[in-house]
Amino acid sequence: MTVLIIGAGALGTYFGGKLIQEGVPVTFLVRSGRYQQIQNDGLVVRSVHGDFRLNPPILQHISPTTHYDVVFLTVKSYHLPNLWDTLDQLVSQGSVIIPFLNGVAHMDELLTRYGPEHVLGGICYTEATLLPSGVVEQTSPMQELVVGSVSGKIPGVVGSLREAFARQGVQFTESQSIMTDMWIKYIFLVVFSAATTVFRSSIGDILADEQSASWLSYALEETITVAKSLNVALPEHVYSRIWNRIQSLPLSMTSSMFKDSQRGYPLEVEHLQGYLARQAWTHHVQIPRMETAYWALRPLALGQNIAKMA
Ligand SMILES: NC(=O)C1=CN([C@@H]2O[C@H](COP(=O)(O)OP(=O)(O)OC[C@H]3O[C@@H](n4cnc5c(N)ncnc54)[C@H](OP(=O)(O)O)[C@@H]3O)[C@@H](O)[C@H]2O)C=CC1
Ligand SMILES: CC(C)(CO)C(=O)C(=O)O
Repeated sequence: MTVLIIGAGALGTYFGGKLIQEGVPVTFLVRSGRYQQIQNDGLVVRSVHGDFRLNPPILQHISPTTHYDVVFLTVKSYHLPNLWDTLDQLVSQGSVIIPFLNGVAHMDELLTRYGPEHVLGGICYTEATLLPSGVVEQTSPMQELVVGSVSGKIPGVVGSLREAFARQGVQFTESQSIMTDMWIKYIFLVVFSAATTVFRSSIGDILADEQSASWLSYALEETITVAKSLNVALPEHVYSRIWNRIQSLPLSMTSSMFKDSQRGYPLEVEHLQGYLARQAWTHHVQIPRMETAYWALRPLALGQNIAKMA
C-alpha cells in the first residue's frame, strides 16, 4: 500500500507520521513554505501519545507516472479550489481519495467529479495544531478516524490502513453509513465551533451560563431541522445523542475554529456555517441563531494572514 498525503498540516503530519512508524510508504505533497520547514527540521510532532520526528519523502508536484493507492486529503476547505488539477491527475492514475476535512460540502463536489469508486468519506476526531514553527502539537487523547464508502464497497486497502493504525493506538472504524456519520459530526461541529468562536468561550463556560446553554441547544435543533429538510438519514434521538456528547466534552475544550481565530488564521466558515445557512435559505428553514452566528463569523473568515495562508 502506498499513501500520498496532501497537506502536511496538523492532521496530515500526525496521522501520516503514525503510518510511517508502521513502515507504510507515505509521501507528502506540500507547498514551498512547508517544504523548507520539513527539509530543515523534519516532520516534528509533540503529542500526548508521544513525540516523534521523521524525514519522509516530500514533493511539491506529483509525477505523472507515480501511482498511489490512497490519497489522504488533509487541507483546509478553502485550499480545495487550488487542488482540482492535482486530484484529477491522481484519480486518472487510479488513486482512491479519502478526505478528512470537517463538514460535508466537499463530498458533493468530490463524488460528482470522481464517483464513489475513487472517493471515500472520512471523519477525524482529534485536537492538533500546526504551529508557525512547523511543529505539530497534538493535545488530546482523542485520535480517531472513520472511513466508509457511499456505495457500500470498501476497497481492500482500507483494511491495511485499519491494521496499521490499530498497531499505533489510533481508533480506526469502517463505517457502513458514512454520510450519516459525517452529518452527525458536521451537526455537532457546526454548532460547537460557532458557539465557542462567537462567544470566545470554552464549552464548559458556555454550558455553565443558562442563557448561553439554551442558545446552544436551540442552535442544535435548528441545525438538525436543516439536515432533516435535506432528507439526510439521521438516527433516532439524534438531538439527545449530540447534546449528550456536547455535555460530556472536557469543560476546557474549544474548537479548532476558535483556536484558528485566536491566531488570526482563515476559518472554514463558508464550508461549515455558510453551507448550513445556504441550505436553510434554499429549503426555507428558519435558523435565527445559526444565521446570526454565520454573520458574526464572516468578518473573521479571511483571517489576518490571508496572503500567507491561502
Ligand atoms: N486539526 C484538527 O485537530 C482537526 C482538523 N480537522 C479538519 O481537517 C482539515 C485539515 O485541518 P488541519 O490539519 O488542522 O489544517 P492545517 O491548516 O494544519 O493544515 C493544512 C495544510 O494543508 C496545506 N496545503 C494547502 N494547500 C495545499 C496544496 N495545494 N498543496 C499541498 N499542501 C497544501 C497547508 O500548507 P501550508 O502550510 O503551506 O499553508 C497546510 O499545511 C480541516 O478541514 C479541519 O477542519 C478535523 C478534525 C480535527
Ligand atoms: C471538535 C474537534 C476537535 C474534533 O476533532 C474538531 O474537529 C474541531 O474542533 O475542528
